[in-house]
Order: sequence, then structure tokens, then C-alpha cells
Amino acid sequence: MTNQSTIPVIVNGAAGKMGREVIKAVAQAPDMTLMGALDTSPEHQGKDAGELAGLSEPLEVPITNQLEPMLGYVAGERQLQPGVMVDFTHPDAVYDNVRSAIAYGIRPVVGTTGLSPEQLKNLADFAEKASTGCLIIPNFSIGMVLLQQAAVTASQYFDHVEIIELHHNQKADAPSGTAIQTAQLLAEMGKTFNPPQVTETEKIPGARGSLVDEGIRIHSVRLPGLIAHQEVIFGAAGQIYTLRHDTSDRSCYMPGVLLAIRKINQLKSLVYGLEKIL
Ligand SMILES: NC(=O)C1=CN([C@@H]2O[C@H](COP(=O)(O)OP(=O)(O)OC[C@H]3O[C@@H](n4cnc5c(N)ncnc54)[C@H](OP(=O)(O)O)[C@@H]3O)[C@@H](O)[C@H]2O)C=CC1
Ligand SMILES: O=C(O)C1=N[C@H](C(=O)O)C[C@H](O)C1
Repeated sequence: MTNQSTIPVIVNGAAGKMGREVIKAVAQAPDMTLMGALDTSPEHQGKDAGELAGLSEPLEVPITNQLEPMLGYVAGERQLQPGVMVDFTHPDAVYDNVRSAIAYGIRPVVGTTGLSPEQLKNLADFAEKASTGCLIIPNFSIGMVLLQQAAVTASQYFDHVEIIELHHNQKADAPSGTAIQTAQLLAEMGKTFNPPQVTETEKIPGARGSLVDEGIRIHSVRLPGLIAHQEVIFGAAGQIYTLRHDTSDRSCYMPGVLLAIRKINQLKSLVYGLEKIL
């Protein structure tokens, strides 16, 4: 395929754990061209994105921290398809990154978690006004979509549920974006979970986890040796039903990321969740 018919892709957070996986996946996708690799980490400036990602050949795409010039460059390449910015950066950076991309007409595919409900609403309004697709995907793995669907089904029959998410200890945000989305999906079932059985006292604050939507609690574990894991535990008299998803390699997210890059140009507004584009 020539460059004119491929999707121009910028990866933001290119030197990070997820960014490097995305660089590899995009470089190997015949219908995509890696146009830019952004990262703010000083030690990686100027390095070749392909070599940093572990590819045998350089991609001739240097890591830069110049977001707006990069967005302007890709937006200015009029003979190309509309560009896509994949963002795996940091909860503190993602909101501004997405605003900037939309302002330049570049479609954001966002894996970074930690956006507040207000920030999500603002981004949805901004994307709507710009008539630009924006995908916010708390979890790109198909296994997690299936777990969430199974949890929604189970929630029709169980009134008691708690969520435990377990991640590596480099993770900035807690609870995980996936756990928040899972709780939201259960809360949308229109009932309140975990009706109190006794008056509970937390002798140590936080012992019962964080109380989110509709009585659902989330517990966050952070340890070296973990990647990303989640349990949704349903309880009823005499039985426990446990759903669990384990990530053993970040490559599990790449089919979802590539699908999002391919689908985003069909969208004109913000869409939240991988299940909406499957
Ligand atoms: N949706 C999904 O399926 C998944 C989502 N995630 C989420 O993706 C995000 C990134 O995760 P991960 O790759 O593990 O994190 P890493 O810390 O490994 O990578 C993030 C990279 O982004 C860089 N960075 C920080 N701020 C900026 C900025 N303003 N502009 C450009 N680059 C920046 C960091 O540099 P420095 O180190 O110098 O700060 C780092 O190199 C997290 O929010 C995580 O929760 C992760 C896995 C799957
Ligand atoms: O930080 C991570 O690693 C992950 N973050 C996402 C989240 O917060 O849900 C997705 C996955 O759990 C991995």
C-alpha cells in the first residue's frame, strides 16, 4: 500500500510500556504509517522509535516532545487520510493531549486512564462541536469485554458484588479505568447492590475499598510482578461466582488498538468503550 492510502498514526507516550507495543503493532500493520512518536521523557529524545520498541530495523521516526508541531505536520499533509493520535501517556497529560489533537483535526484513540467524569464530558462536548471521532477505551483486551458482559449478565441474578483490580506498582491511577467502567456497567442495571446486613465500622479507613456507583466497592492492589488483572466476585447464600481476567503480556491490547485506529474515521463524536466498536 502507498503512503496515500494508509492511515497516518502518531503515538503519544511512545517510550512507555504501552507506547512501545503500539509502535511495533503500527509498524507491522500494512494499512498504517507511523508518522510521529511523542514522549516527554528526556532520556529518549531523538532516539529511533522502532529501535526503542525492539524492532530489528530503525523506522526513521525520532522520539520528540513537540506535540503541537507534530499535530500540525500530520494535519497539513492534505493528500493523506485523516491522522490518528494514539495516547498512552499519563492521567495528568491525557486531557490536554486530546484537546490539542481534536483542535488540529487529528482523531484521538485514547488508552490512558484517569480522566475524571467532568473531563470526559468536556471532551465529549469538544469532539461533538468539532464533529471529530474520539475513542476513549479503558481496556483494549477482548477478554475484558467478555468479562464485563458476563458480569452484566450475572448482575441480574446476584445482589452482592465486589471488584478487585490488581496491577503493577508503576501504575499512577487507582482504581483502574477498567474497574471504574465495570462498576458503571453494573450500576446501569438499575439496581443498588450490597444492601447492608449490619452496621459496618471501618476501624482502619479504606479497609472496605472505595464505594462507587450503586453500592459497588472497588479494591486496588499494587505489586511488582503483576501486569493487569481483575476479579468481579458475586456472592449469594451458599455460593460465590468469580469472574477473573489476567494479562500476561501487553500484546493482548494490540488487536483492540489497531481496530480502534481503523474504525475512528467512521465516528463524529466521542465513544467510550471497546465494546461499542466491535
Ligand atoms: N486502555 C488500555 O487497554 C490500557 C491502558 N493503559 C493506560 O495507559 C497509560 C500508560 O500506561 P503505561 O504505558 O504502562 O505507562 P508508562 O509510564 O510505561 O508510559 C507512559 C509514557 O508516557 C510518557 N509521558 C508522560 N507524560 C507525557 C506527555 N505529557 N506527553 C508525552 N508523553 C508523556 C512517559 O514519560 P515519563 O516516564 O518520563 O513520565 C512514559 O514514557 C496509563 O494510564 C495506563 O493506565 C495501560 C495498559 C492498557
Ligand atoms: O495501567 C495499566 O497497566 C492498565 N491500565 C488500564 C486501566 O487502568 O484499566 C487498563 C489495564 O488494566 C492496564
